Amino acid sequence: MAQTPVKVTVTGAAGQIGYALLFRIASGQLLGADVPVKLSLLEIPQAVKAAEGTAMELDDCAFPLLSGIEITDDPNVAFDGANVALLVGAMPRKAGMERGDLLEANGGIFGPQGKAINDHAADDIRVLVVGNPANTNALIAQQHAPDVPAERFTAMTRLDHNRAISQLAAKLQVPVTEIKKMTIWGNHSATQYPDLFHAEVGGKIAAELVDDAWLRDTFIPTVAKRGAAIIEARGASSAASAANAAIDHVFDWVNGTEWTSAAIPSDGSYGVPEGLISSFPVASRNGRWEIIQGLEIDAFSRERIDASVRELEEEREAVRSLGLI
Ligand SMILES: NC(=O)C1=CN([C@@H]2O[C@H](COP(=O)(O)OP(=O)(O)OC[C@H]3O[C@@H](n4cnc5c(N)ncnc54)[C@H](O)[C@@H]3O)[C@@H](O)[C@H]2O)C=CC1
Ligand SMILES: O=C([O-])CC(=O)C(=O)O
Repeated sequence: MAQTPVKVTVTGAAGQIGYALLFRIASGQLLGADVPVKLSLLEIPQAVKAAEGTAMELDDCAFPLLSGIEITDDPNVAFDGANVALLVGAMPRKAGMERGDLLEANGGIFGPQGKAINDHAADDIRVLVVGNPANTNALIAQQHAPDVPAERFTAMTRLDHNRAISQLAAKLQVPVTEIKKMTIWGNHSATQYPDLFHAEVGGKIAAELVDDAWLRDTFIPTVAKRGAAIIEARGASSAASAANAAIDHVFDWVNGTEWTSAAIPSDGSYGVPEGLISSFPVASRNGRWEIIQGLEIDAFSRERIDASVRELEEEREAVRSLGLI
């Protein structure tokens, strides 16, 4: 273990996603089986003790790659020298609530954390925001970190991406590995647009293998409302699947991929206003996300992408008027 450990900061470490995430990070699944990690757990004061309990369990695993654990309620300490920041800590949506309701409650968390990242994180910091409303929370954090390249702030739509693959594979009765080029566009919310017009199954366009009614009336709403369905069934929001998607997102960002979905700051591609943190089809090359260019967008897709992007613009306006950015 000659390599310097990578510092990974996890906020909301004592929460349910934190509990599903930390052990996988410590076991090497976030960055690779040969990369030592140092964990920094950020919690609110009331939850520090619970985070200490989780740290005791991490110790008890004797993970060969885990070089240390720090626990704090101070973002300036937690992000000091951080190479990867997973911003999970937020208030989870309760039954009946939409993400817009959470903007104000969560906005106050992500400004100070963005500033602490700006002031203390390592030069190669990569930020993934999981806490909802993830896209706009990422925007708030990014706006408070003017010295960090904007592209380092991302939000998670990988869970939606994985859900879309799973739903399509089940419909067509093919293994998930047969499904390529899945894309989620827009916001991590019920307006998101899972796109089957570019997805491929065994080399064929997915939209041509399913009937229009299923695509429109079953597939899109099932993927877009899956979070709410899990809350309804489990009485709590997705945790292990969310942690899994966070692992997938960061692993691919660092190690490369030819096609996945991630919410990254728009450069104006596909008519998405510059600066909005919106989900796109992306590749990761040399440690950087790149929006996959040149896809034809038909009228059906255009309408849905525009609707989700409009919601992101409204969220941006809302946090502007609340003085959060
Ligand atoms: N983007 C996505 O696909 C998904 C996002 N989520 C979101 O992830 C977030 C976390 O979910 P859970 O772990 O289930 O919630 P949870 O309530 O179990 O845990 C949240 C933790 O964050 C902590 N926390 C609150 N404010 C904090 C702050 N300022 N600094 C540090 N820690 C803080 C709380 O003390 C708590 O331990 C929620 O916003 C949820 O909606 C959940 C599933 C999927
Ligand atoms: O809906 C929620 O609050 C949790 C979430 O983001 C998801 O499961 O996609």
